[in-house]
Amino acid sequence: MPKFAANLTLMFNELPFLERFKAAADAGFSAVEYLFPYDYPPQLIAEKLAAASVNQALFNMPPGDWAAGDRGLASLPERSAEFKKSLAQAVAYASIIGTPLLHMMAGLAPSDQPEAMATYLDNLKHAADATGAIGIGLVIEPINRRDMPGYFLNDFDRTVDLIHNLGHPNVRLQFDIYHRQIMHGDVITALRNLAPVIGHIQTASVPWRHEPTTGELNDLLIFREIDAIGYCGFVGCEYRPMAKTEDGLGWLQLV
Ligand SMILES: O=C(O)[C@@H](O)C(=O)CO
Ligand SMILES: [Mg+2]
Repeated sequence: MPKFAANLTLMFNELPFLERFKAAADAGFSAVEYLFPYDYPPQLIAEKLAAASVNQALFNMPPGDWAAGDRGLASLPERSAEFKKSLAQAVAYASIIGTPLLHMMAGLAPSDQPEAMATYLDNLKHAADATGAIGIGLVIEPINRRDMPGYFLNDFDRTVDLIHNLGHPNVRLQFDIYHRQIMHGDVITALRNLAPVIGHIQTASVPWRHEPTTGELNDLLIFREIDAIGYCGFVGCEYRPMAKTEDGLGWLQLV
């Protein structure tokens, strides 16, 4: 059975963010992830993790101005200086919170634009060096165009080619089953083929992004496959509960 991490950005929304750590632990999760910790002092988050005795699985680098529509900065040539500051902030938070992985969001830019690609590769290498220097892995995630129109990384094969071409030992793939199914399908074969490059996995039902086992995929078979490929990391539960979070956790008993 895979080890599951509660995604505290989407789950336990009945509670204020800082109370979600204990709620996840009480519900049986041994780890948590979330998009962004930057509204809170990192020491406070480290305290919440310790008090709840849960592991930190992953969080994202700052994405720019999310409310204004930013979805990362890494592919935006005119925002390189801001990207470097965001990397420094992520590294500072990661050093205090303690996380095995950071996710670097790419931003909204045409994926076939040479300038955007050159900027992205430069920033990716820079971020991989900086996170590697403190023992933290860097992951990048293809995201489907329906949820995030215009996102730079919008194709699994291209993302994997990019990781191979970069050849940096600290950059791996964030395989979000929900995005994979919407973009390409063929989830189990992709898990098998991409196992050597996968750094993190996330799950949600398709197409509604609710609890696993409530959508079009055979999630239980997929979880068995995750074990079969020898994946040892956490599987982030990046889903929007259909109702109260605890009331929807029955799927965990089926795994
Ligand atoms: O799948 C997603 O949307 C997330 O994993 C993320 O990091 C960006 O929203
Ligand atoms: Mg995801």
